[in-house]
Amino acid sequence: MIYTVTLNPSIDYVIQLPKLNLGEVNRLEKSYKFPGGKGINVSRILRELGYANQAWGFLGGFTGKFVNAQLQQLHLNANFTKIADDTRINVKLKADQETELNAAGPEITETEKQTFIAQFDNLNKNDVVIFSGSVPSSLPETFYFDLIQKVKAQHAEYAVDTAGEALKRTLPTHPVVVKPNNHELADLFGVKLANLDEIKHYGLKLIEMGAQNVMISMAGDGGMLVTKDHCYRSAAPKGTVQNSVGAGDSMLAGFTGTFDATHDPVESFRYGLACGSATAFSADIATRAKIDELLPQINIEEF
Ligand SMILES: Nc1ncnc2c1ncn2[C@@H]1O[C@H](COP(=O)(O)OP(=O)(O)O)[C@@H](O)[C@H]1O
Ligand SMILES: O=P(O)(O)OC[C@H]1O[C@](O)(COP(=O)(O)O)[C@@H](O)[C@@H]1O
Repeated sequence: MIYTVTLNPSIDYVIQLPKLNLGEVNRLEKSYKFPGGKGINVSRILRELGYANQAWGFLGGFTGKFVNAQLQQLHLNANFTKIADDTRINVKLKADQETELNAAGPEITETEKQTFIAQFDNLNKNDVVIFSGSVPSSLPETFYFDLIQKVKAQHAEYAVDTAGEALKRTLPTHPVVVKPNNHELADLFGVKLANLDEIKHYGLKLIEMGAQNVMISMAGDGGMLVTKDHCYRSAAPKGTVQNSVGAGDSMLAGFTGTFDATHDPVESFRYGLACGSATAFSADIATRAKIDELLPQINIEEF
């Protein structure tokens, strides 16, 4: 079974207007509310691909109720720990540019934290845990690292999609895959990445630091997969971008679900790329039909 962990879910409030005028009253053209948070998006794609999974994390307050109801409507298998505080609202602004405003997240009490941690005692060696997204500011920065010790104690596998120190700390524990985007990779080393050779160089550094596979997403420029012995690269298929929120999560879901089933890194990368672009070309998270349409257009080359 695959478990996704979203410590900091959200309502993604997507608002659309032709142009944002700061300091003035702006009227929205359209607005939507989606259940958000990286692990939730991963679970939605895993479900589309037919991989059994359960979504874990913290949900609470009126916003948490909305997210829970939406997950039920989507028939997502979820087992979130109930918290007293409100789940956050993230604003995704689509005007002449895409701007994201992600909140810090709710207060999580010690009892709520312990209830959540107890779930990890029931994992077994056939399970995979996907840790995705930010850690709410009320939890320690070491939280992912601490949870990984629990996963390792049960001999289960795990993947990590987070940034900065939280990501760095998990690398020596040998996650099966990490998925920084090219900007997060650059920030991690305090550098600017000007070309694919430099991206490969820093991807290999993450391998040296302990990751088993490093999948670097590059939005409209496709992606790169760095393993111990190989590096693969693919451009993105052509299409009309509708909403790239969740593209990275979709990519991680495609890779991890396929890798768990096949242990084939290239096939997993192919699914990752198709899922990422399929979501970018959809208003919401991609459907299986959109993913299947893009799969034949993915061309992976050794780099
Ligand atoms: N504009 C786009 N056109 C085509 N594919 C895209 C686009 N944006 C994202 N993708 C696909 O989705 C993957 C993940 O997107 P990206 O934006 O890099 O991730 P993140 O959301 O984590 O920053 C990309 O590597 C690419 O394969
Ligand atoms: O936990 P973070 O890093 O604040 O990110 C949360 C946001 O990421 C998303 O999961 C989208 O992630 P990606 O666009 O990176 O795939 C949104 O649904 C959510 O608002």
